Amino acid sequence: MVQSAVLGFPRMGANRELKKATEAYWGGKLSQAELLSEAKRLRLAHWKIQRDAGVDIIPSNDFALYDQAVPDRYTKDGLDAVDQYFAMGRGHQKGGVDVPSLEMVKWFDSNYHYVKPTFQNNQTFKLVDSPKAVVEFVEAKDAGIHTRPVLVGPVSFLHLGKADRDQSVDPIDLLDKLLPVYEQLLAKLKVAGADTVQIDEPVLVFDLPTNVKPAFKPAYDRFASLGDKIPKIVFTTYFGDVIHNLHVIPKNVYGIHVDLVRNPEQLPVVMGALGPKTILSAGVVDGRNIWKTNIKSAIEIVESAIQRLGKDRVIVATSSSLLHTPHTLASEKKLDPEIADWFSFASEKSHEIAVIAKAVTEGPAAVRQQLEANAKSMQSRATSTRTNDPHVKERQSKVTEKDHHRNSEFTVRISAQQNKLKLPLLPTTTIGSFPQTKEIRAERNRLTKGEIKAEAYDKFIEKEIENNVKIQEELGLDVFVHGEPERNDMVQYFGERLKGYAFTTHAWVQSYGSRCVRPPIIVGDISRPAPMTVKESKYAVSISKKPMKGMLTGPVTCLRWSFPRDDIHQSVQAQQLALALRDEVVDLEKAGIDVIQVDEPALREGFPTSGVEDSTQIHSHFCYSEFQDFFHAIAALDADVLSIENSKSDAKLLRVFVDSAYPRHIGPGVYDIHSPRVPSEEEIKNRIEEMLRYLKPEQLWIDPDCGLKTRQWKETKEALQNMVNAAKFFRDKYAK
Ligand SMILES: Nc1nc2c(c(=O)[nH]1)N[C@@H](CNc1ccc(C(=O)N[C@@H](CCC(=O)N[C@@H](CCC(=O)N[C@@H](CCC(=O)O)C(=O)O)C(=O)O)C(=O)O)cc1)CN2
Ligand code: MET
Ligand SMILES: [Zn+2]
Repeated sequence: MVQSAVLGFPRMGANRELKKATEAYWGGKLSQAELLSEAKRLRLAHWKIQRDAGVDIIPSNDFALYDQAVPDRYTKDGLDAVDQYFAMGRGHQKGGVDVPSLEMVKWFDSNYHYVKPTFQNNQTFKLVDSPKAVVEFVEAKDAGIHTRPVLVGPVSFLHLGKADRDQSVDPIDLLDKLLPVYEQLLAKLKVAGADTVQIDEPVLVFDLPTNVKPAFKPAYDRFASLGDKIPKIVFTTYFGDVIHNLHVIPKNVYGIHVDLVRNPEQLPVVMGALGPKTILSAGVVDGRNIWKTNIKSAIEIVESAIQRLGKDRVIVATSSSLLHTPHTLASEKKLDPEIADWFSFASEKSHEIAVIAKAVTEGPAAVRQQLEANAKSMQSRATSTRTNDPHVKERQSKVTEKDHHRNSEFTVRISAQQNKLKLPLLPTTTIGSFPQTKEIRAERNRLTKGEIKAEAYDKFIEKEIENNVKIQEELGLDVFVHGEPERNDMVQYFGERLKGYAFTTHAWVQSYGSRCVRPPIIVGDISRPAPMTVKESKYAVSISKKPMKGMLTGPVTCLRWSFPRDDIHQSVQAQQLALALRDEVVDLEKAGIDVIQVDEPALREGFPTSGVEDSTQIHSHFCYSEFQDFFHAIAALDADVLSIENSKSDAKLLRVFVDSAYPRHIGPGVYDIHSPRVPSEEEIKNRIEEMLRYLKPEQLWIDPDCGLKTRQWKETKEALQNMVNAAKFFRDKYAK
């Protein structure tokens, strides 16, 4: 019999119950016991959804209140276990305890962000008394559901972490110290009744450094030597192919999982590299997108594996965890039914793998109805007139090389900009958003529900902008922003204003901690029916004495943080978005906006920004990524000012700018915005001083790591005041 497996399920709940409970706990409105019991209720509900969908292998330990991993540093301050855990993600500044949060970075190329483990030179590891993996396995077992626990593999855990600041350890060298903890944990899981575990080693899809590749063999040899004292291991990879690392895949594990949505071609090669008894877990249902699976094609892929390996050596699985998909399509009452019929969210995908497994086990007749309905949906999407817009195609065909460049070089541009803007040395600015208060969200909710008119909402937004301008004047910032109060989200806001997009009401996906996004869905060719941001920016300019930055989300970020189409290449979609945003840039310039920031936090490859005057200053913002890895792409963007997240990483990373003699301006974030913690003036001065070791004062801008929408006003004002004072301190110093 061919079994079906889900690799991980969304944690938030159909109505973001986990988000609401966590935030209520932080706000002192829910007790810890209530939070934990809500979490438990959600886990159970999610296991049942999968069981009822007919899934054979259901994951446990895929749940987390914030994210996985607890380094030693946070165990010292007398916080209890749960607060300690949250302190790691968001810092803690209360009752005399002051701990900064850890760095947060992108989980592969997804919009999920994980807390990066940090290691000390003399790092030791210890298994906690009641490991979460065991507790949650038993919890499911007690509810009559036998699960397969999920663990981050030892090699990935180390390779995805980093040495703590001022520490020099190469994390992978800690493997020997770490493995005994895994062995103990695996043994405990076995005793608790787990027969199989899913060990995630997604770093196998990377081009690994030469000292990391050889780490897999000793690790998995050690596990193999434990025989049946530990559960059987399914070695799990996803988000790419493993062909370039085939030789390091262990031969002595029970099963190997590969992502056949990203790269179906790797199937024959991977099968050729399996040990003689190894099971293949075939990831054929997309864990990263919302399109209904083409069941017929999926069956063909699985059948080709069965032909070579036999039914007992193949598992039908989701390509990755379903964490990156929304909970259920059933909540979407406002989607056009024609379009809704093309989608499948986590709950529906669970059903899909069960159907595929049944089809290959019992033959297609056993699921004839589902197959027919699926074929009909596929046909409907393929032939729909909604997806194709000849005007967009026509415009794309006319793009030339010239459209990719600014008119003049940076030296010419910056003097034209300086003439106009007259900024001081070390100019201060922010990244765009100011606190999205409860009042703003409630007012927008009223508009959505039709309880207030658009004019009333617009007036409300104008008031918010006025307030933001006033606060920036009081703080003494140099380049202002309007604060983005009108935006529900930096991607969804644009999705809602562009033709070719569909958007949802409940399709939330966790981005980090308690924060969620509703990625809009690209269903057809994209174009801009009307200006999207000009009204608010123009108003902000009209009431402010200082330069005002217009604020746009760049094409690559719009693409990557949406659910993209899978029927045309992503580069075509990115170009459509770029053309739409280019029109917006030109309209902002015409409306008198002298500084325009394009946010590209999801950028990993370059994309053009052009078509503006020399004297218009273009800022580009990046965050959550290891910018040095794609520095050449950032440099190629030719932005006048680059703002990058930097406060949590080593200032040494700024060396790439020195080494490449980077000529333009840079604002490396001077403080972390993910934490309610207020950085002191002293702390910010130290950070600026460190940055000045790598960057020239004429080149340096002073700004926070990212936008301030998730913060409260009180801490925002205090932190920004400290930042402005720190900048002024250095400005005075250089003036002498
Ligand atoms: N798309 C995207 N990706 C990103 C980022 C980002 O900003 N956007 N930032 C980085 C970090 N990730 C983040 C992701 C989300 C949020 C965030 O603040 N999300 C908000 C939701 C934003 C939103 O869509 N808000 C809507 C809906 C708000 C809402 O919950 N409304 C209530 C009702 C409101 C009320 O009456 O109080 C409801 O629908 O139930 C709005 O403002 O209109 C949240 O989780 O709380 C922040 C950072 C990386 N990736
Ligand atoms: C994730 S990048 C965010 C940039 C956006 N302008 C903001 O300030 O929120
Ligand atoms: Zn950012």
